Amino acid sequence: MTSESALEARHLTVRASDAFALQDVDVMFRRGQFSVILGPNGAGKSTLLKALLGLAKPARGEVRLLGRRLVDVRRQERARLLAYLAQGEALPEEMRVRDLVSLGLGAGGWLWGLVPLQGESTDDESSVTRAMERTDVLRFATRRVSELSGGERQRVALARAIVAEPAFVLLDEPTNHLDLSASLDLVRYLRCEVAGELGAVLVTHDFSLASSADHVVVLKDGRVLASGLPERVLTPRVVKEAFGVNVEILRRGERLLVVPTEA
Ligand SMILES: Nc1ncnc2c1ncn2[C@@H]1O[C@H](COP(=O)(O)OP(=O)(O)OP(=O)(O)O)[C@@H](O)[C@H]1O
Repeated sequence: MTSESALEARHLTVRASDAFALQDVDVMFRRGQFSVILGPNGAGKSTLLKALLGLAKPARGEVRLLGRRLVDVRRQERARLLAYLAQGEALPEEMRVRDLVSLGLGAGGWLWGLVPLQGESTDDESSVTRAMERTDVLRFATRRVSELSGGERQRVALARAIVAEPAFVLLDEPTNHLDLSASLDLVRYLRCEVAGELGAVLVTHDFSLASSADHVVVLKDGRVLASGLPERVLTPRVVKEAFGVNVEILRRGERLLVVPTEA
């Protein structure tokens, strides 16, 4: 697969006040893959997502989207191609689920919520219904956001993110505050989307989630410490270097379990 179907950072350096949040980062995320970014607090994970969206300006290097320089992709097109679920994003409590999902068809991405649709076309209506079916929130269509559980809210946020069929969806710790079952549900729906053309890039602290990914990137102090298949990246050496913790890696079928060997 070439960079024509990828979202990539090349020699990306981003400043955060007087220090560097990212330094010389080279990563490539592909469509049809479930990618995970891991790393300790302050490693630069959220900054990398923001830079990939064009929300954090590079001091050096560049971001490329589907083979083009991100700076050459117009804002409206960027918003259509890249969807974003920000960390701890508040959803409008009084809005009904169907209306909220429809907003994803508007300006998209970071313009979400600002531009409600002026009357939906039949195509739009069926896209909204399809996105709600795919994330299993259709039965909540007429409920208000305030009447949903945390897991249901995240699935509604995912429906809004995928409704316009973006090339990539970038999610910043989407399973935070979700119980095990809700978290597995969210990942399951995301995986179904990835089986199509979507590329998912997810920031997480969850090793179990990382072990099920197609591609893992570990950041430390704003740099890429390791990148590749989970079995190559999730090693005692990398985990020790990134998190300063001694671990054992156990294999259970397809999955890797990262178990600390110290109290
Ligand atoms: N707006 C900002 N102004 C100054 N420094 C910032 C800003 N945003 C991020 N930083 C710094 O950049 C570094 C990377 O932050 P970032 O939020 O990307 O880390 P992270 O890996 O997502 O962390 P966490 O796991 O804690 O969410 C940190 O040292 C942080 O303090």
